[in-house]
Amino acid sequence: RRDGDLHIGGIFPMEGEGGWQGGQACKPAAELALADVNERLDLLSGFKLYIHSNDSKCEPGLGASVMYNLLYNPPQKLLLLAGCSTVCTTVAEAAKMWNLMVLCYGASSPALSDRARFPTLFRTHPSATVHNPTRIKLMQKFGWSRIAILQQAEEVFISTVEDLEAHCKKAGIEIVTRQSFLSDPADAVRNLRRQDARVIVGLFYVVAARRVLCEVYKHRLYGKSYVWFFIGWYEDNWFETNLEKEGIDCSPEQMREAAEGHLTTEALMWNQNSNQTTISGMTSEDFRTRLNGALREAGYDIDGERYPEGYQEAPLAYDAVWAVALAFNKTMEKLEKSGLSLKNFTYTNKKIADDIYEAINSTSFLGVSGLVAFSSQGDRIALTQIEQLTDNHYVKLGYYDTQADNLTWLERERWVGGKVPPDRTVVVNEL
Ligand SMILES: CC1(C)CO[C@@H](CC(=O)O)CN1
Repeated sequence: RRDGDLHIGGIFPMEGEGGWQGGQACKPAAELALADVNERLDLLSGFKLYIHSNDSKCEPGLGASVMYNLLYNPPQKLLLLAGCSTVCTTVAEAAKMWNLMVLCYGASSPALSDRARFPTLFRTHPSATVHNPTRIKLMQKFGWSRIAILQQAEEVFISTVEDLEAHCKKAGIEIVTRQSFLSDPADAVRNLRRQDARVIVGLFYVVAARRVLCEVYKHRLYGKSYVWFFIGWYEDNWFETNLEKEGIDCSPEQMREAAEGHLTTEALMWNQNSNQTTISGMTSEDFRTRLNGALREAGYDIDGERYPEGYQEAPLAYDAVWAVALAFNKTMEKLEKSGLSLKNFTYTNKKIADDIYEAINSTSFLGVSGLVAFSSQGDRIALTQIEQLTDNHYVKLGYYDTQADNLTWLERERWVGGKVPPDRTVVVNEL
């Protein structure tokens, strides 16, 4: 009989000022998964899994000190869960010294796809580069081979654009201009007009997105001759809220007019087939019901639409705990053959660490966030969703499976001018 306890560290961004405080919904989701896996008799039989959590505030320094506290205080931890990209970068870079796997449920930075720097990192949150093959697929579908890029000068967008440029080169798509700005996009937007940009990929956080949209309105870079690609994980009415507070000198009507018709891409984080039973026995909608219950108990006014940060990513945290439990289960079965168990793990035991790595690396199960599997660099393999803003609300246009190069298209797109906007000025020769 195997008996005992297995312990992992959980680093959640909860109460910080900046960055992503997604631990607010992701910690409750991870705790739901912990209860579920501990209830399963066919998993980790005889062992109970524990998560020891602390708040990183999405600050790398605090995240590092939380990690050291977890590692230097008993009981010994077998693995670390982490959230934000900045914290995950710091924790994953150090964790290899303790032979610890790091599983990130909230890190989107492309820089993390680097086995040299992060040999033990896996993430159930897809990299921001997951949008790029989808963007290329849409450009090919609509015949756009001349595009422009407008980005905020932030690390995540800089590395995403580098990946996009590589995809464009491979696909023979010309980038006529790449404009970037720190916080005021006025000059960058003006330069787009000067370069006659028509199909523009925009990469910025939501506050910068509102500033961009108002400049787009002023420079009339919208309507039947333009196509904008925005990021899809802003809140649905992002373009008409906080205008006063953020000093946007466009009215909600002007913002809506400029936003009409834009496309968005985002990684799917909730399994779309809502009546498909996942490994936990729940469908993704069952999960939503249980998560909402847990969040109400934690004091969030879910029925008043007062969602905590990280709600969108909660399935990624839930599935991360399942991935850990399944990998530990697989590792224990392997270790038993040589009379060992995970209780033999120590921070200097590379052999058992390699077994855990192998087990995570070969993960493949249907979770509430969809199929959970990792690339050789530990990146989440995910589907993307394409939407278009039509009459002030987002319409699902389709989904893209990059691995299978399969675009599911719903034929719902609508263009302001009634036809697909061209990617350049079309000169009509007089007959
Ligand atoms: C989709 C988003 C909001 C991207 O940033 C992630 C946080 C991070 O990468 O630090 C969380 N999920």
